[in-house]
Amino acid sequence: MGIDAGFDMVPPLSTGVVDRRNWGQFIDFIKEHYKADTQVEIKPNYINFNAGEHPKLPFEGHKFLRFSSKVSGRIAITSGVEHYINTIRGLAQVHFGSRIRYWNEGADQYGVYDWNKVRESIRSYEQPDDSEMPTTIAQFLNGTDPLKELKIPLFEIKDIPGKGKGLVARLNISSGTLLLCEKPLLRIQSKPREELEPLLVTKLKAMSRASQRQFLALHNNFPGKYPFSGIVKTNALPCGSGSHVGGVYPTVCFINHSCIPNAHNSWNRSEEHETIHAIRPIKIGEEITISYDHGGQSSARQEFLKESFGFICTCSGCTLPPSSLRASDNRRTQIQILDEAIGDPFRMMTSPYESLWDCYSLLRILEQEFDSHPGALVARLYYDAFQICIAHKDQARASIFAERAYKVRVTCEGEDSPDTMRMKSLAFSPADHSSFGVYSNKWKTTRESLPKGLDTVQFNKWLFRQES
Ligand SMILES: C[S@@+](CC[C@H](N)C(=O)[O-])C[C@H]1O[C@@H](n2cnc3c(N)ncnc32)[C@H](O)[C@@H]1O
Repeated sequence: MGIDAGFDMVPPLSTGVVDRRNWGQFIDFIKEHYKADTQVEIKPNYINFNAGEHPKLPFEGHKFLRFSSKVSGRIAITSGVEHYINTIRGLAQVHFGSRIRYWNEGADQYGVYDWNKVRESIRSYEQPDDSEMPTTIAQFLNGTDPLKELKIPLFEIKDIPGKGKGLVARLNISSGTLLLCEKPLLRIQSKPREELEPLLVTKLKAMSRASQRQFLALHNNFPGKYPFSGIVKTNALPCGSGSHVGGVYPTVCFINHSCIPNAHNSWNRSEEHETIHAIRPIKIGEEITISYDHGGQSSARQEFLKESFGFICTCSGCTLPPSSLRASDNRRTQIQILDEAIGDPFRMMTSPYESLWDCYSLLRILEQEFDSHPGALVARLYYDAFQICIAHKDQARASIFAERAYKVRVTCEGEDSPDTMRMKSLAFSPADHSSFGVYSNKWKTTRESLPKGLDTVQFNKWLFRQES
């Protein structure tokens, strides 16, 4: 008879955009992880593990119910199937959390699904579904299929009370959707306005008529002696975090600011374009917003926006009732304090447990402040946690943190962003980071030393070293 063990996906994934994308990322991760393993075969429609009873992972995630095999008996033991099950289960938990249910008949644990249903699902791996073109608008509105196949514009430019024009969603949009990707009309180094103006005149003369018209159609909060630099000051977005070069765009520059944005703007330095991705689900009719500021309490944000862009912010975060605004300001202060503490290299070296604990606290506060969708701030936080771990040679946790940073970056910036790609490569090879072991060996682990049999809460406790 033998003993079976494995894990189930409960509930099964849907055919919706988000589940498909998550499963696609998971499959890419597995392919990369096992690319040098001769027991792992990539078939046209699934990955086959030539161990035990040859468990499989399909490319269509909604078909997947179970990954399992007999783990007793000579073949199972010599082929190392249990090791595959444990490793893949750990990686699946990172992607799908508590949806992954581990079971082992040796410990009197059993899978959720009936074996007949499981066998039927595995048979269906061979037959890819027909491409599912939705037949009703309702399906699009529910976000069940890739919107880009339809070529329906995701937004329109409309008047927004009190803010001039802005972008408004024409459909329900899921988190991670690329809303816009644009090359700048012009790029220019930040300078005093009197120096900027003649440079802009030269640049404008060199532009096509159509581009000139697009530039001149943009809003100007600083009219007067230097009209062109007024347009730049109102609209330019830095080409990369902290850059002194700003880009001006024909459509991106119609996106208004919010201190609790639903989209993220990112300069892709390889492609030299700006991308805008939804960082939370956006409802039909909702305004699409990005953040122009660097955070901080509401008064500091207002001052920065007035000084840098010439407006008083009326976003939902700044117009909260007084008691909610005070609570938000307190969280923002905490965010700044924790951010500074985490970035302190001496503390990272001498008190890494405390630094990692601060990462965990910051994660919780960011989730509260940004309604569970803190966007790229969390990618930075995971990268900080990565650096703490790798500086003390903990490759197992560093790899998980890099993978989490990678997943957030995919949502905020897309797969082709250089920062996303760097996180992906660090997830596979954390020891390639220049800080590997620079502080100590005291947390030394290998990338494979992941704990077994933990649920999501226990896994996070292990990850942030909060077990004791
Ligand atoms: C880059 S433009 C955005 C598009 C602009 N609304 C338009 O009509 O062209 C920035 C300007 O939009 C307005 N704006 C953007 N976000 C705002 C906000 N949160 N509150 C008030 N006004 C805002 C301000 O006038 C700001 O200077």
